[in-house]
Amino acid sequence: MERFNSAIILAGGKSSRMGYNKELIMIDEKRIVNYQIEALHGIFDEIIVVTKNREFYNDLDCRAVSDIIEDKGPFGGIHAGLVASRSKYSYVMACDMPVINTAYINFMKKNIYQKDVDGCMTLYGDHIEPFNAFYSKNIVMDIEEYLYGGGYSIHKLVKTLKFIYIEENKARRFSPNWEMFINFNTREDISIYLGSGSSD
Ligand SMILES: Nc1nc2c(ncn2[C@@H]2O[C@H](COP(=O)(O)OP(=O)(O)OP(=O)(O)O)[C@@H](O)[C@H]2O)c(=O)[nH]1
Repeated sequence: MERFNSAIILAGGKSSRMGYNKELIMIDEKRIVNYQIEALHGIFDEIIVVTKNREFYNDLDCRAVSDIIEDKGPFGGIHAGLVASRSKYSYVMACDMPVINTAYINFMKKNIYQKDVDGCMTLYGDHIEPFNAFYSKNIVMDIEEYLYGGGYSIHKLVKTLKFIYIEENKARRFSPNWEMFINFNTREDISIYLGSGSSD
């Protein structure tokens, strides 16, 4: 049976290390977030952007929403995105990630629907990759309790839930250079990426 599938783009951060709003980062004369919305439409039915600047998205094929619980970092954005989502599972990425690997996204999607879990993430050594990951709408209340209780770390809450973890070596088959997890925190990160010429 065909399922309705949603993707969430987190775009409501402070961008303090970048020094300007990351929603405005351009690659090849195009805003990354615009590219993400277009690319994700190939595999998702709705795209939700969680932002402080909803007006940026008026002319784009997406729904823009704002944080419900503010100043809680990315988990606050994930929470608002899951509340807005019309799907059981939502794909989550950050607006500062320039690479979308649709084969890997489809691989994760297939995994979660087979196992009925709280989400799916990739391991990088012992660490988890919280973006380019799936989260279940079922965990909205868990996130709320956690954030209102003073929690902040995605890693800490997820450890207590039922997530599937994909081993690094398996993920590298899709993205040998780990480009599907690249994110830009500083202007230097962007220069390094543009200068590297590497691709998966
Ligand atoms: N909606 C929402 N998104 C957030 C929030 N904080 C961070 N994000 C997003 O989450 C992703 C990862 O953010 P970080 O790099 O950890 O933080 P940042 O605020 O973008 O940047 P710094 O201020 O330099 O830490 C980015 O896409 C941010 O836009 C938030 O409070 N709400």
